[in-house]
Amino acid sequence: MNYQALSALIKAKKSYLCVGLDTDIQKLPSHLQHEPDPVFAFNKAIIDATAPYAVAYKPNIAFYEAQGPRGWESLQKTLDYIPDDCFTIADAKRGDIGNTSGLYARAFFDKSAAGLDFDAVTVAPYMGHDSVMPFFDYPGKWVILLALTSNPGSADFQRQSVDNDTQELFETVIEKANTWASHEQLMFVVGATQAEQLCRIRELAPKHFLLVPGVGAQGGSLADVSKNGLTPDGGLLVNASRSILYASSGTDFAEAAAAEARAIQQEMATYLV
Ligand SMILES: O=C(O)c1cc(=O)[nH]c(=O)n1[C@@H]1O[C@H](COP(=O)(O)O)[C@@H](O)[C@H]1O
Repeated sequence: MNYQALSALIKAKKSYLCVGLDTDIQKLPSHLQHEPDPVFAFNKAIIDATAPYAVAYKPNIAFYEAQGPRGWESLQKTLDYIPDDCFTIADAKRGDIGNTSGLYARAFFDKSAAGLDFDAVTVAPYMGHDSVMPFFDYPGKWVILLALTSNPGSADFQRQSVDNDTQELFETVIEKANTWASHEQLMFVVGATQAEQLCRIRELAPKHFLLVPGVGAQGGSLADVSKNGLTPDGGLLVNASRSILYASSGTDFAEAAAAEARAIQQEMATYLV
């Protein structure tokens, strides 16, 4: 899905909600445990329940990898089930020397290789340009580069002063990455817990989409993120995972997820006008 289509989707659905499919087999409602593929059964119900309110889905690959071959199969079925008009993100946080990154890109982008055909993959910038460039070799696909993450440890490196104390490392990451690709193939991750930095980030990346995780379970404010981050084209994908997936642990889990997603979408609609 390209920049214009994503922007149009956000306007049509009045939503920039990304549902994070961080499906933890140990947290599934007990009545699903007898299904042949409990993870897929859960994801299918969550997707059906939340699709009216979401523009994107982001399976976090760790939750699938940890299940071995069974997990990869659940991931494949989940990706195939996500409606075609939704943006899909493999949250894999990859990045390695060039030839290895090339294979990571192939794994998530080339359907004829591993069967997966995501729109985007999350990538760590730490190894520099040659670790990121191979992901841009797939026209129409996106890199979502970690810039300023939501976790407390983001202070350890990302907030360190660099360049004779003129800026912080996450700012250098954004500036440098902007020389590698345009806003039509590159997004940045900015945690919702970092909303006060969004004004500065918008100076460096005025048109880019930002993937913003950290509302819900991590306590970030949707109001603050929206105020500082929205652009005329939308420009935000705000992710919530646990607060939607595990809104109820009973047989009504899908209804509870729908209610949670709907509440977020309705708040988003008020910021989009
Ligand atoms: O890249 C990410 O998606 C990500 C970056 C970040 O800075 N913080 C962050 O929480 N995430 C991911 O976003 C999701 C957040 O989940 P919840 O806190 O349950 O909504 C998880 O899959 C995290 O791995």
